[in-house]
Amino acid sequence: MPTLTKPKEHNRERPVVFMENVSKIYPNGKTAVQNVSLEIEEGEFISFVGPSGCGKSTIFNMISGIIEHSVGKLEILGTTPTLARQQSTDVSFVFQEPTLLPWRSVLDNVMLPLEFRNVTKQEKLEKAHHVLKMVGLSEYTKALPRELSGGMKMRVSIARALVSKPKLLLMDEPFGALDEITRQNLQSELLRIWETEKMTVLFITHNVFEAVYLSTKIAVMTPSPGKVESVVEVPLPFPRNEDFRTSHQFSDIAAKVSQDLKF
Ligand SMILES: Nc1ncnc2c1ncn2[C@@H]1O[C@H](COP(=O)(O)OP(=O)(O)OP(=O)(O)O)[C@@H](O)[C@H]1O
Repeated sequence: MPTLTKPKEHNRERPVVFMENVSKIYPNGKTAVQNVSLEIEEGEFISFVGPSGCGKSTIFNMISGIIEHSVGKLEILGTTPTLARQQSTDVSFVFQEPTLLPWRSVLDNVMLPLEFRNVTKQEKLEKAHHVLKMVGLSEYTKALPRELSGGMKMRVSIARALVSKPKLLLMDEPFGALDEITRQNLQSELLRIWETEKMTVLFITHNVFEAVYLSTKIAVMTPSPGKVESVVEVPLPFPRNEDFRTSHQFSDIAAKVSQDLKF
């Protein structure tokens, strides 16, 4: 049974994500995910790689409390996914589509998650400006989404997810719609932010190279029914520069992941 547990000395009391023999059977009888057991520790960057339909989004939706798991035990930050979602801003999302409100400025889009929180206007502004600086968009606070490129919209979406300082960030193919150069730039920026913010990131991608570049570990998923086939470690230090993408270690790990995907 693959787990994502770090070596003993890094173990904390509670993993950020704890899944024990979790399955999801949809009301139509479809078993989308079967017997997944994962322990994800604080500060990990875990990618989920697998073909269409292997249950990646189902796992994310269970973790975020959007849908309930059918069987097994699932805890997020020591509580149920539903409570984690309802009672805190500890879990944030980024999707493939930036889903910005077109009539709101960049700044107002980023402040959205703070809208119904007990935060003063001044604090909201400070937090939003802070995260917009992190993603390199300080100059664009007043712009409307239609005035931005695809990469810039994704940066806004990332800033919006970061503004509540989440402990767990779920990213569902965030760079899938971007061109290769923008994608690589955003990957590097995401790693820089992950290193400074020290949050846990779960990242869905179809791209093996993206997974190797970004991750501490890769959960390789296979379909029918969806399960975690293996967990491939990427035991290489951060920061990872561009040379890493052309190194032998990089291609060896990518080859291992590709092999496991064919199971
Ligand atoms: N609401 C639902 N009811 C019934 N079956 C569903 C439902 N949602 C997803 N499925 C099925 O569950 C399986 C896993 O779907 P899921 O969307 O989790 O896969 P995925 O790996 O995220 O796919 P993709 O990479 O295409 O987004 C698929 O066979 C899908 O058809």
